[in-house]
Amino acid sequence: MMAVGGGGGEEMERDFEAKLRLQQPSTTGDAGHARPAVQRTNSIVFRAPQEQFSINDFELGKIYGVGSYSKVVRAKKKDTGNVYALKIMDKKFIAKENKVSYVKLERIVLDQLDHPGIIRLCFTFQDTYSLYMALECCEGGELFDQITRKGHLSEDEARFYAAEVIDAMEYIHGVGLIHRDIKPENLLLTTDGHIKIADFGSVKPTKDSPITVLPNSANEKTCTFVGTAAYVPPEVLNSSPATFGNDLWALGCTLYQMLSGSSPFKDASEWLIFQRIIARDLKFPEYFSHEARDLIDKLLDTDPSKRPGAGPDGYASLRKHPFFKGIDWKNLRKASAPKLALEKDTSVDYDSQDTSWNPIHVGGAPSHQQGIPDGSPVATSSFEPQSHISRLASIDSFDSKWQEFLEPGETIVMISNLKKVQKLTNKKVQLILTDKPKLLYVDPSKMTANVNIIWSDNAGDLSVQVASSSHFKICTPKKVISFEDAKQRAWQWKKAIEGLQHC
Ligand SMILES: Nc1ncnc2c1ncn2[C@@H]1O[C@H](COP(=O)(O)OP(=O)(O)OP(=O)(O)O)[C@@H](O)[C@H]1O
Repeated sequence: MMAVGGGGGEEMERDFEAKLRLQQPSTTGDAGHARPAVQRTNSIVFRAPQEQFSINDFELGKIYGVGSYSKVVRAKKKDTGNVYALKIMDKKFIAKENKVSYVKLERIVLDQLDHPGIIRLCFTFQDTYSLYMALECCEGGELFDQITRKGHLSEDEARFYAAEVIDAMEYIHGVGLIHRDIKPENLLLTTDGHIKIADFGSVKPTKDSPITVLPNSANEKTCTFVGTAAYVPPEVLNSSPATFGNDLWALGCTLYQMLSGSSPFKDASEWLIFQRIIARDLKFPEYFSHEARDLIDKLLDTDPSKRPGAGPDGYASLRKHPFFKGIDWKNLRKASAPKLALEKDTSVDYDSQDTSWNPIHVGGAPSHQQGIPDGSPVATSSFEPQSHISRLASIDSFDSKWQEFLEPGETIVMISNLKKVQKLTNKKVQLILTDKPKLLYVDPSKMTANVNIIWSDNAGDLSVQVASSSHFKICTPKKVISFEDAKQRAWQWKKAIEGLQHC
């Protein structure tokens, strides 16, 4: 494995310190204001402070999830006992992958948002290698997982979640921000089942936004396609400038997915998905109510200005849509939320024989890389195993559940809950790649049942074939094992495995 640290990390640290310098509020004028000045500026007073903490100040727990350039881990501050979702980003990796502007933008924007439906940033800190963002925890996981576990949601459940998303989106749009990546994976659930919107790395401030951004950070991505293929509106595919309507389209796709279990425009590749979006190839399952169909149909209007929420009467037209009859908009957060479905502890997934109706998500494949056929979203996804993984991997050792499969000093490079696709049944497995390197999968319901895939540095003896962003095969001379990754990280798996072969 590559040595860690080096010049890139220090440069990154200097860059962050210079550009996101914490300034003492002056004793006059605006000093008492919690909010920074409204202009684009380098001088920012953060609400969530830059602390001098070290990772050793925290007891690390389970991994909540892995993003394309970060890992989010449960972390308990040893002195206070407070628990956070710690987003850990490797400086060298984000510099190399040109993600610096996304990280800065997310940090600075999250800092200024204050709404119960939006993940709160509590504080940040850094060390030589990593940047850390302490976020409030969402122990209920992603809405995506609720949809997957339940198959699809009832109209009452979907109505509740959609109302909470709309409430938070109205706030986001009210401060002149376009989120640009609304989807079930970015809607997190609290322990008591309420929604919080996460992932502000793709956000776009409009000209009149009172939100402070760093010079250029809002402009850097004006010509970049950001978002996730399945939720991208047709006007974005036609290179129109971003508008609030983009998020309303994504909301329509998300509501459709809540009710059906699958996004409305799905196909085997991004290119085919885009064709369906442009053709507005939209079909509703029969069991959708008239009100649900009507709302989704309107949100998926090809004219962004006609989508409810985008017109002159703003969000009022969304709130008064008949689908939301009975919703008490003023007391959403006080209402009791739908019961969360917990992860099933069964390894065989009998209810997913028809994989063609499984949700299509695009969110984890690498972008602009070596002629990848169904490419990726965007700005969100690429994966580079070496320094990034070797640094972050050690964190996994704290996820003690998988510790028994590791030797002393061995760390996990990548880990995902996947379906092993078999002829008759699909089986849930945990695929684990370590820095040894070692590749194995474990039946999570029988922790003793693990299978080692024979490692080889030779691509002729161990290779990964990606069929789509959710399907890949690991090929060895003796067997070919097919996997399905609902979170579309097939390309990340290929890169991670090949990265270790080339080490
Ligand atoms: N505050 C939080 N509480 C609990 N889990 C979280 C929290 N924030 C993120 N997660 C989980 O961690 C995963 C990784 O989050 P992260 O923000 O690093 O990347 P992402 O937005 O999912 O992916 P990408 O960067 O590729 O768009 C998320 O998918 C989510 O499941």
